[in-house]
Amino acid sequence: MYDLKDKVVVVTGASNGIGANFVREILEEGVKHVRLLDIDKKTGNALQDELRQKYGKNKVKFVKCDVTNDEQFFKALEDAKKDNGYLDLLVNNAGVADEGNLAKIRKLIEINITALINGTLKAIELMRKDKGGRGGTIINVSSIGGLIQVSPMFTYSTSKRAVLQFTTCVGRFPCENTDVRVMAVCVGVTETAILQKLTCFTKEMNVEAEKILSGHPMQSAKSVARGMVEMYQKGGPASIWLVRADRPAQEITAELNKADEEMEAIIRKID
Ligand SMILES: NC(=O)c1ccc[n+]([C@@H]2O[C@H](COP(=O)([O-])OP(=O)(O)OC[C@H]3O[C@@H](n4cnc5c(N)ncnc54)[C@H](O)[C@@H]3O)[C@@H](O)[C@H]2O)c1
Ligand SMILES: CCCCC/C=C\C=C\[C@H](O)C/C=C\C/C=C\CCCC(=O)O
Repeated sequence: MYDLKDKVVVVTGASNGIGANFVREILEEGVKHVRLLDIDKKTGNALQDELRQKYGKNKVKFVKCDVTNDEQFFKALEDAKKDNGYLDLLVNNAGVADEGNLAKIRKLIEINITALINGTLKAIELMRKDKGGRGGTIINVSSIGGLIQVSPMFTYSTSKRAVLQFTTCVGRFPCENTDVRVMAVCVGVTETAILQKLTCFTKEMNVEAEKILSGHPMQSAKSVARGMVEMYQKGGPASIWLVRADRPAQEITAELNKADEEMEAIIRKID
């Protein structure tokens, strides 16, 4: 069982929604320091000030950081380690669901996939035991939309499937020397601003997306944050977790591995 007490944590997309709720949960768990990265400076600073009142000045720091800017993102990770001696946990949570035109699709891919991969690789470098770190954990935020095919949100769904594939592949790579766990969480529909901001590629797709969404249970961001604490405590390398409908986190690694084996069997059969 892993313990969050005295850990140094970086959370991306921490100003709002699931990220902000996760920050609140882990402060209650006794982390040493949490660094909030986001492009939303106003809300991030307000959250920092509120949390400093409650937990003390050194516990929380907001840094304006666009995760698609490698220079900014890597510096923020390096600074978190430099200022606190080590880095224990990175949560790649920043994400968007806005795919209304080609430029937005490109941006979505940069935020949801490229930055998440780059951040993971940089954090492994800073955490790895065989290079002066003390091991650590990376939690990548995926979605139920990465498990199922959400046609009207084809880029979002693709991006969240990519998060799962990347996490499984990189997380399975032997980590004896690094002592870094990489895991992912598939989040069900959750009441946050992303739902208001989402746009699909066509109006028809928007209508279809609304229909799909309205037929599914909506959970609170606090439930997701709680579930992410549970997966931090219990998860193994490359483990995949599901948090939906306000239920406790449920590990689904075995089910996904079984689906993978079935896919391999199909390929062998065709050979
Ligand atoms: N809300 C849901 O239904 C739901 C379901 C499944 C997965 N998710 C995932 O959860 C994560 C958090 O989303 P949320 O629901 O809390 O939405 P949100 O919009 O409330 O929060 C997302 C945060 O990411 C930040 N962000 C966006 N682009 C950024 C960038 N380039 N650099 C740094 N920060 C950036 C935003 O400013 C915002 O604070 C996302 O990855 C999302 O895909 C959400
Ligand atoms: C179909 C449109 C979904 C729009 C969602 C917008 C933002 C983020 C959403 C989440 O990541 C969820 C993504 C897809 C939801 C699709 C099906 C919901 C199934 C939910 C459930 O069974 O719990």
